[in-house]
Amino acid sequence: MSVNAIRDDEKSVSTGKLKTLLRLFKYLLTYRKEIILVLIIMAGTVSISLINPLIVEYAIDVNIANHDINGLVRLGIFAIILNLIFIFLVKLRMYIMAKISNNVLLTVRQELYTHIQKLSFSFFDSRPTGKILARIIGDVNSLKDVLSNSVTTLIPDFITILAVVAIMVIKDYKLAFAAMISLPIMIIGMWLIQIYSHVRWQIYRKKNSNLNAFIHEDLSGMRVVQSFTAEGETAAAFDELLMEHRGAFVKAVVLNDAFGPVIDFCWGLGMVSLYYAGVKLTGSNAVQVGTLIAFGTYISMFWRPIMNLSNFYNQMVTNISGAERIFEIMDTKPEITDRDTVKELPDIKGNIRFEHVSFAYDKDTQVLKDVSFQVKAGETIALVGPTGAGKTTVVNLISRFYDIQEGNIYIDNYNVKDVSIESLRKQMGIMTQDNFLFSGTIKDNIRYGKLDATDEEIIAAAKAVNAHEFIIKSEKGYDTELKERGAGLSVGQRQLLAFARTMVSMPKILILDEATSSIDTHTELLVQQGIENLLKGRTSFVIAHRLSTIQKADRIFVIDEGGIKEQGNAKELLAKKGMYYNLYMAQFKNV
Ligand SMILES: Nc1ncnc2c1ncn2[C@@H]1O[C@H](COP(=O)(O)OP(=O)(O)OP(=O)(O)O)[C@@H](O)[C@H]1O
Repeated sequence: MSVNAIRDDEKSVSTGKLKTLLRLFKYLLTYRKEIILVLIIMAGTVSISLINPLIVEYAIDVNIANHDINGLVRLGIFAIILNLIFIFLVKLRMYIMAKISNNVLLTVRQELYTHIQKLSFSFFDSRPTGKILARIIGDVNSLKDVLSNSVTTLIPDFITILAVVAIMVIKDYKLAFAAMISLPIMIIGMWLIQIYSHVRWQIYRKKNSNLNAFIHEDLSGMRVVQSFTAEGETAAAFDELLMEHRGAFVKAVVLNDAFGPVIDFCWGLGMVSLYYAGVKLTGSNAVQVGTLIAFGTYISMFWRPIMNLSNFYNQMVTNISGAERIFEIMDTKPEITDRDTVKELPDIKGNIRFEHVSFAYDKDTQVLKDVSFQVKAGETIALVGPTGAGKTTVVNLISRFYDIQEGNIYIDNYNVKDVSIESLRKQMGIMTQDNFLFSGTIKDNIRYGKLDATDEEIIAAAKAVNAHEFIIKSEKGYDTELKERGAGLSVGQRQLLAFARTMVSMPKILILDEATSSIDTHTELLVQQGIENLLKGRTSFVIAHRLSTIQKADRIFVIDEGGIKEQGNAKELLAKKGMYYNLYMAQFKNV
């Protein structure tokens, strides 16, 4: 998957506007009953608005022409009641539609989020988080108007146009023709505008995404920004992105604004040609004045829905790129998936075997080359080696966060590709240096390791890793609320909580990736004992740059240049005076 940087525009997706629109409208099908109700309501409102000109026509040509005042008053009362019903129906329709479109947005957002959670690490490696956020929030929001107007505008206005055309043609086909003469100009004009408009709105959404990504990264790294006093530089970069964003918006909006004048022009032209034809025909007594006035109303009734439809069309062109971006993610297949024939991995002992494993994140750079090793259940393996050697990669492959290109990985003789990902990862406990804590209570965060853990299990886990002491000293003990990412706790305390979270999950295979590197010496003593409790009875992989932390490991693998260069326990490797010895001496010569 190619990598997209913050300032690089994402690639445009071209699935076809109609296809995207139909896919979006499919979500509305769940609300068939409500939509039918809305359409019935709208049929009522459309009928009332169609009757109004007839009332006026009747009043002029019959009541007023015959001086029938009583008839005129009765007609007036009838018109008032009819229009009160009209107002009520319009409000009811708006309420139902708002409910439907909000529910659809909720469903789209849920589906998108659930799908994103299933995507592989490679997906997240390939794009900034802010750009993913832009799709879940901004792009989904942009669909709101398209959805609600699709029912309230598309269908009823279309029906209104057909009905008005039918009435006009029946009443007087010559006047009808004159009223609609400018229609082809409008259709061609709008079609031309939308071609460019769609591209411009696509660019705008991408610029919006870039801006989001920048803000997200900048806020996440605010401590670094401030400590390097780089506020000026980031503000300048932000301004630049902001200008690009604004420029893209202005360019897109300018084209959108062209829609209105095209319609106005065509409407005006229709009006002129109607009256011109009308005057000619009334002169020849071929048409009555009332009919001509009614036609004047019908022409508005004909062009107003066209105006609405063109606004909807405009809105659709504006926002369809949001839908395209959402569906693009929904159509992204997770690279790591369960095969059709997968089995559940039963409770494992924890034996691990790598057989001629080769792996590359991307085609050009091979990270592991033909790596083979075996680890017995309960063994503690330390992985050491220069930075970038591939230690984290080895442990990522055990949890199948990436798929290997060659070779096989077995856990208790089960190939990791033959078992379900969930059953595999459930038996793993992974701790990294960045132990992400969520907002919520301390208890919630520990329970994340095992969602059905009882309070007793949580406390036992915290005690086992020496986290209990500091927790009960916190303001509300286990119920203390944590801030985002555990801000407000010391680094050591965060690590202890993460240990407790892993402990409660009782994993058979434990991975500690630089998990203790940021702990101070005092906390390290506390944690060391916790770790030993954690390691007991489990197969463990410990990655540590500080060699003092891995002296008790059963075996140490020295990883370099894509393979295991040395292995053995600390004593054996020191005696060998090879790579490990050199690493060790480099670390301890100044101690
Ligand atoms: N997500 C990724 N996409 C592409 N390349 C990656 C990715 N993660 C790591 N690499 C590359 O793979 C190589 C091995 O990385 P890895 O993280 O396994 O090293 P490491 O030995 O754990 O390093 P360190 O000790 O610094 O944590 C490095 O060259 C790194 O640049």
